[in-house]
Amino acid sequence: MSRTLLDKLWDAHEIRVDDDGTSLLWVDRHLVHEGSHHAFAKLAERGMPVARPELTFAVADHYAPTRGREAVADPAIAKMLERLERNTAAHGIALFGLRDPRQGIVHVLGPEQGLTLPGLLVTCGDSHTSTHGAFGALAFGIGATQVAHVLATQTIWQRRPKAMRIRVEGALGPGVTAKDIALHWIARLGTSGATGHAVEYAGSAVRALSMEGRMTLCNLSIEGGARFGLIAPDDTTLAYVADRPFAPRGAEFEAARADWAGLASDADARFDREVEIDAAEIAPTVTWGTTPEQALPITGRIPDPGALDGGRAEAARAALDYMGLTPGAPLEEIAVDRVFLGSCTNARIEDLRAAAAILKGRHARVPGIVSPGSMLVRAQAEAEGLDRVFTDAGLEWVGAGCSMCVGMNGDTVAPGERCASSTNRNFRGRQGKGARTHLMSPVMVAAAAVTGRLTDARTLMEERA
Ligand SMILES: CC(C)[C@H](C(=O)O)[C@@H](O)C(=O)O
Ligand code: SF4
Repeated sequence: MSRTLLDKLWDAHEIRVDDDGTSLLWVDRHLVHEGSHHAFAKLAERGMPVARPELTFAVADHYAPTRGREAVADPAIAKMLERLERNTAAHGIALFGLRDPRQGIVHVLGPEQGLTLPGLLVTCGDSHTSTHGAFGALAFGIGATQVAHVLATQTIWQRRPKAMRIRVEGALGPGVTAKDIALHWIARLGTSGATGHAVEYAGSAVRALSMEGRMTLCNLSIEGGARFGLIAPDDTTLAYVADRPFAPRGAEFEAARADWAGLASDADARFDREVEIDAAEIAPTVTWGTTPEQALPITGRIPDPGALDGGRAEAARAALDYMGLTPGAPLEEIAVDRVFLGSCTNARIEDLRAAAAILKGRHARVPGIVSPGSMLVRAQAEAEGLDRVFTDAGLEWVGAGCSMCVGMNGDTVAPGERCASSTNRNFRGRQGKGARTHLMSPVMVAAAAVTGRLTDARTLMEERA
C-alpha cells in the first residue's frame, strides 16, 4: 500500500498501538532546555534514572542572557541555568551551556550539530520542535509530563496525526521568503487550519528553499495548528547534514544516505487534506494583529473589522485596540519603535545575510538588537563581517538565545512599544507586557529598521539595484 512520508516515519518508530489507537514511539533524540526542570523533578520524586542519557541533549536558550554572560546578574535567571547544569550533570546528559561556544537556540543548535537527521524521531518540550521536520525527521513538541516520560523510557505515547500536504508551486518573487510562505498559508487557513494534521510541504518552491528556509517554514507549522511539519530529504538536505559533528561519516553516511532515499511520500500516497499555493501570489507579509493569522501583504491596509464575519470581526477589533491601529491605514505607514532580528524562526546565517544586505551602508532609524540563533552562527556572521554591518547601522549585536522572542531572559519590548520582529508569535504581551509585535521576515525587519516604519523591502532592494 502506498504511504506518505508521515506513515513511513511513524511505522519505523512504532513499538505498539494501544486499544484507543495511541502509539508508543521510540525517540531517537530528546532535546531539553531550561523548562525541563519540572520533568527532572518528577524523576527525582520517584528516584528514577534517565533511560538513555546518551540520546538526550540539553541546551540553555530560553533564559540565556544575551549580554554579560560571564556573571549572570539576575538571580532568578542564574537559578534556572544552574538547575539545568545540575540536572544534566546528575544524569550524565551532554549540555550545550551558556559558555559553550556551540550554545544556541535548541532548534538552531540541533540541526547545526547534526543531532537532527532525516528519519529520526526528535522530541523536545517546546512547541517549535516542528522545525526539525525540515530534515524529514518526525519532530514534535511535548508537554512537561511527556518530557518526564521520555526521560524515563526514551519512548512517547502519541496519536497518529492526519496527513496534510501544502504544495507551493512556482518561484518566489524577489524579497519573498520562507517566512512569507508560512504567514501566507496561516493567514489563509487560520491558526487552527492544520490542527490534528502533520503538514508535509512540497512543490517546486519548497524544493528550491535552502535548509534555513525549510526550517523557517516547518518552525511555523505549529502557528497554523500543526504539531508536525515535514519536508522530504533531498540533495539540499544531504549537503547540509554531511560533516556535521554528530552526523554519521564515511561508510555509515553512505548507508544512511541509502536509507534516507526512501524517505518520501509515494507518488500515489493519499493525504487527508491537500492545499495548493501559487508562489508567485505570495508577497512580503506582515502581521497586523495578535495572532499569526492576522497577516496581510505589506502593500495592504489594516482591515475594517466591520467587513469581516462575526468571530473574526470581534477578534480583529480586540487586536486593533491592543495594537493601537486604525482600520484602513496603509500597513506601510505604521511607525515602529524598535526591531528584533532573532529567534529559532529566523536567526540562522542566511537570515542574517539577507538582513545585512538591506542594512549595508544604511542607518537604522530605530533601535534594535540582532541575536544570532547560535554562537556558531554568531562566529560565522563575524567572519563574514555581518556584525559590522549591523553595528554600523546602529543596531546592537548580542549573544545567542531566545532573547526578545519571548523575553524570558529580560530582553523585552517596553509597554506600548511597537516592534518589527523576525519571530513567530505576536500574542499579547509576548515580547513584554503591553508590547506590540509585528511578525515578518528578516529582510522586512531590516527594511523597517531603515525607515522606522513597516516597509516593503522590495523598494529598498530596487534602490540598490
Ligand atoms: C517556553 C517554551 C516551552 C515555549 C514553547 O513551547 O514554544 C516557547 O519556546 C515559545 O516559543 O512559546
Ligand atoms: S526562539 Fe522563541 S519560539 Fe523559538 S524556542 Fe525560543 S522562545 Fe520559543
